[in-house]
Amino acid sequence: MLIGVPKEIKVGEARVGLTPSAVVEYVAHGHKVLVETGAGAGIRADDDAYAAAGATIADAADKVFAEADMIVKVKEPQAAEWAQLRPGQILFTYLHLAADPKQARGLMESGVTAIAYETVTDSRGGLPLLAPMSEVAGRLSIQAAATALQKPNGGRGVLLGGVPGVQAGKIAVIGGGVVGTQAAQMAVGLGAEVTILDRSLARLRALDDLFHGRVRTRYSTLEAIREEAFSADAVIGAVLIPGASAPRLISRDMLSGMKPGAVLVDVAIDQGGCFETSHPTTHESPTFVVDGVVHYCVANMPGAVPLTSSEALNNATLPFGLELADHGMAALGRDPHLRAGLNVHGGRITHAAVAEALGLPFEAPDQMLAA
Ligand SMILES: NC(=O)C1=CN([C@@H]2O[C@H](COP(=O)(O)OP(=O)(O)OC[C@H]3O[C@@H](n4cnc5c(N)ncnc54)[C@H](O)[C@@H]3O)[C@@H](O)[C@H]2O)C=CC1
Ligand SMILES: CC(=O)C(=O)O
Ligand SMILES: [Mg+2]
Repeated sequence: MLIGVPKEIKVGEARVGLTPSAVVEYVAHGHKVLVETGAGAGIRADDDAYAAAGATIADAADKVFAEADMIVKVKEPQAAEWAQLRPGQILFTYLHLAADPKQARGLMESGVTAIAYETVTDSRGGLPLLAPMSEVAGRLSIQAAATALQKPNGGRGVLLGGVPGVQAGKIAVIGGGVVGTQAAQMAVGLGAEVTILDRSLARLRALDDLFHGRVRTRYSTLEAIREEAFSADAVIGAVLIPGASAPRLISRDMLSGMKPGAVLVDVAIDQGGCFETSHPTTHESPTFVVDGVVHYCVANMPGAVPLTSSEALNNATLPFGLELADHGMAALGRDPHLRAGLNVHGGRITHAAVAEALGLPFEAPDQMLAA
């Protein structure tokens, strides 16, 4: 199979779909890899490094899109990119369609077979291709909160760890999955006071064990969220209902009850955001203020640390990408976890939660693949 790797063009996105070491693996499996010139610039891998790994270098993205059987990317295609996708071609990347009806429409019209990293599953009920970037975003979320809390950045002027004799900052983490756990670990490491809220009692029990009493856990009711948000210096939004739009957990009305200069970091913004006042921002202009509360809502947070993120992402995507390259569409028939990643095929939405969030008809992937 010919695998295509275009340069990412989303604002502030410096990750790359395949690292040179991943290229070596595809080539060892007998595949050809076509990489757009400069695609690895963000991870300091130049064209020579990709050529040494066995790739051919294309001088422009349109050649990659025109020739490749499978496109491996990081972020959802931008408008100029989805116009170049075509029937019979596989797209393997993050999509987050629930929050992006235009993207869904573009992919449906292109006829491409789109497999979304974020809905591929594993046998333990996890999301193995979302997890590594959730680890990165969870850890970054506390760095973002610490920065936004500084006075020159519009924040309260609180140092998360405090100092001897002065109370530490208070962090509320809503959602105790991968993002929430990593956020809590960083916040604890800085010496902050941390509360994690989740709707899963099993998750709260696991977190209680993990942190040995160093974080408070709380069942996530509307009342509990309100109380924690009102006393926090920073709130991290880290909830997920896989494939679906994020639930709105902090309304605009509630902002006036928060501390002036408090910070909301909406990591769930890629699924539409879990605060009513959130809208996606970019690394170039990551924050905005509503009713005195600083909002950080970058939808591709791991793009800011592309060296760490590209390697972590490739570690997770490689086995699935090789399955697709080795077996083509048949890989989806062989592996139900990869099949769970199928979001769009033949112009139809093939993921139930995505279809429901978009208000579009759902076509079961088994039926589509059998057709
Ligand atoms: N902005 C960015 O750059 C990135 C965003 N993300 C996003 O972060 C979000 C979280 O991802 P993960 O931690 O991997 O998901 P996860 O599935 O590991 O954890 C989500 C947690 O939210 C909990 N939850 C669901 N509804 C809740 C509610 N009403 N109150 C409290 N908890 C609730 C679930 O029980 C679960 O424990 C996703 O939307 C993901 O796409 C992930 C990576 C990068
Ligand atoms: C998960 C995701 O959308 C990202 O890493 O950008
Ligand atoms: Mg997005």
